[in-house]
Amino acid sequence: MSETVSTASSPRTEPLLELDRLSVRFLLGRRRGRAEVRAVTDASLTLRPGRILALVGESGCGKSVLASALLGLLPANAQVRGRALLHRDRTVGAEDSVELLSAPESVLARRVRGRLVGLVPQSAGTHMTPVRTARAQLAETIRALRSSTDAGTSDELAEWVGLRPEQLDRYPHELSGGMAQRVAMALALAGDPPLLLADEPTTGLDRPLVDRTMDLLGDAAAQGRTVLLITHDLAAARRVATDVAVMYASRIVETGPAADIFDDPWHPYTAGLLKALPEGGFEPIPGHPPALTDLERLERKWGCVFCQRCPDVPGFAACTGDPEPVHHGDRWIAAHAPC
Ligand SMILES: Nc1ncnc2c1ncn2[C@@H]1O[C@H](COP(=O)(O)OP(=O)(O)OP(=O)(O)O)[C@@H](O)[C@H]1O
Ligand code: NI
Repeated sequence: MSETVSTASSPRTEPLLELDRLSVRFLLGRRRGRAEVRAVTDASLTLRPGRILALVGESGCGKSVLASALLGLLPANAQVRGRALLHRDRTVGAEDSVELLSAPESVLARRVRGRLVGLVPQSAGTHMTPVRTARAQLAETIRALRSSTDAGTSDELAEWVGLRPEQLDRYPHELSGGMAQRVAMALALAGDPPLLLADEPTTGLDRPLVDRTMDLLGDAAAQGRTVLLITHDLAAARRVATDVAVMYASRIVETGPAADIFDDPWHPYTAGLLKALPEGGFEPIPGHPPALTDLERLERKWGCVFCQRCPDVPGFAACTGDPEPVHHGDRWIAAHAPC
């Protein structure tokens, strides 16, 4: 193994992306006193080259909104706070960083999207123009991004993602789900970005294709890229993630090295998610997450808003909770009052 690869996968490599208390609210309606959706609350995360951070949590907890915030793709009714510092190239110096949340659209469009951050979307096929072949779309993307990249030609990228060159000559409707996913990966890599955001990249794929997509993300990380993998498929995350962040009702409740979190979850919500897996006994967490419009009131009332579901997690010892966040080595767990 080369020096570069072993350094790249070390947990101590300099961060590529640092999120500091990223919050997103959506304002509903026009009048004063209007309701707010708290979609992301105080999310702090560190992502490092060569590593894959899986952001996991139930549907609607705020994962995609967090990713959209990083790309400046939130709708007009969104209010964003916090910082998301992307260090483009540590060798150039600290000033060569972009604060993604305050960057103007011109910077996001010209320098960030595609060039610094590649997006692997949820439904690969629907992100392509139906009337042009995959090759035409890939070639166009490479042309648009090339001035600042050494990314390979369409054929080289196709080969890297495991497509035969002739498969690139198909129209999107002629691609299977797995092939479309590979084209999407090639498109995301066309600008040779150091950071890949993959938002539910395996939706609709069967397990072997899920595994292959995960392995591609693993290969991208082995090349030194940083990957943020958004998924509610914990089995997929387990396959490749080096780090995990667990999100519940807009907040990150636990982060740490993947092996530690899967072996010994600290937050009762993480434990509940693992119990819902086949190997955990297929016991879903009872109840539903709270409405995101009601979080402020519930947090005042309960402290940790998972509290209402917590004692019911079958087979899970009663939550001993810690009213303060706990930081231990690379692991972190949010405060959650005993319940
Ligand atoms: N423009 C908007 N206005 C109001 N609420 C919104 C808006 N966009 C998203 N939301 C809400 O933000 C919350 C978080 O949504 P998000 O798409 O991030 O969830 P998710 O964790 O990615 O779920 P899934 O796993 O289903 O993709 C949801 O409750 C959603 O309804
Ligand atoms: Ni989502």
